[in-house]
Amino acid sequence: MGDPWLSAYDAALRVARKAGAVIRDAGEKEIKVCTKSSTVDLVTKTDERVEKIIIGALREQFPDHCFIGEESVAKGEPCNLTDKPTWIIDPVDGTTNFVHGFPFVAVSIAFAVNKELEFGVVYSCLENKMYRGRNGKGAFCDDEKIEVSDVKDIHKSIIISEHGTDRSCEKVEKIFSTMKKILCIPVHGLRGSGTAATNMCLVACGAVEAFFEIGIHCWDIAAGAVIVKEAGGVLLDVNGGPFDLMSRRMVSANNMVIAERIIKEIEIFPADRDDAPIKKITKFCKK
Ligand SMILES: O=P([O-])([O-])O[C@@H]1[C@@H](O)[C@H](O)[C@@H](O)[C@H](O)[C@@H]1O
Ligand SMILES: [Mg+2]
Repeated sequence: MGDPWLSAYDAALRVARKAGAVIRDAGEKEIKVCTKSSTVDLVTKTDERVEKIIIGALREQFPDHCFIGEESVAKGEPCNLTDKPTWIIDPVDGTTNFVHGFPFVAVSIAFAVNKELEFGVVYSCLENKMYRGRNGKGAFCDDEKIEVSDVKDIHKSIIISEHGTDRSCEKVEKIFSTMKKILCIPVHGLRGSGTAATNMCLVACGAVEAFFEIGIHCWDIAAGAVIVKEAGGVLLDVNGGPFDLMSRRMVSANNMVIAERIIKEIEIFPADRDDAPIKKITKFCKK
């Protein structure tokens, strides 16, 4: 049987590093900012250019594979995960950080077959850290094996989350009420890097104990999910059920004790599934 997806994994590492170099270079120049689902859901030419570079390179090597890319979906392409070999790509995770020069921007590339995630690559390109994980083969940051934290006492934990790009009062209320309840457990701290993929790698390397968010997309978390699992962590739905890649919500943690404690505090609000009928997002660019 050999290692059927090794060439795909190697291709993912290569193109992630190349994409990271394009992002770093673009960050040195003037960045034209547009918006998507809200006035704070930013997108730039670099997001679109980097996605084209990644999908172009992978499609050339794997012409019969399927692709789910954040910016392709925003332009109306379907976001359906089938049994076919499928790449799930966020070309620039942390676009707002990229626009502001806040130093956490990641290229996130995952690969699934028969709806099972085979491997994930998260290249934190401003830190020049390559996080990677393959099914059953462990998780790494560059060449160092990484493992989740062994903390079981929630009072000795750091929890990481984000508030997303939906600024409706009802959702903001629930997000901050959840964060307040967690903070007052109390935990050692709350953090947010601005990119879900990076947040999940911080869980995987033991820097924080758990990441949760409602409102993320499959491309933000698919690669990080493999890395967390391979680092010995757990993945769940925010209601304690099984992790569902397309549900736009998740908890990733170092162990079930921490995960279940966090889940108790999460105030759930609805988010359309990624595989719901296509909703083309209208991009708006100020002149
Ligand atoms: O848009 P993007 O920078 O690729 O992805 C980001 C996610 O990584 C983050 O978790 C979320 O809170 C932001 O709203 C945004 O969606
Ligand atoms: Mg993105």
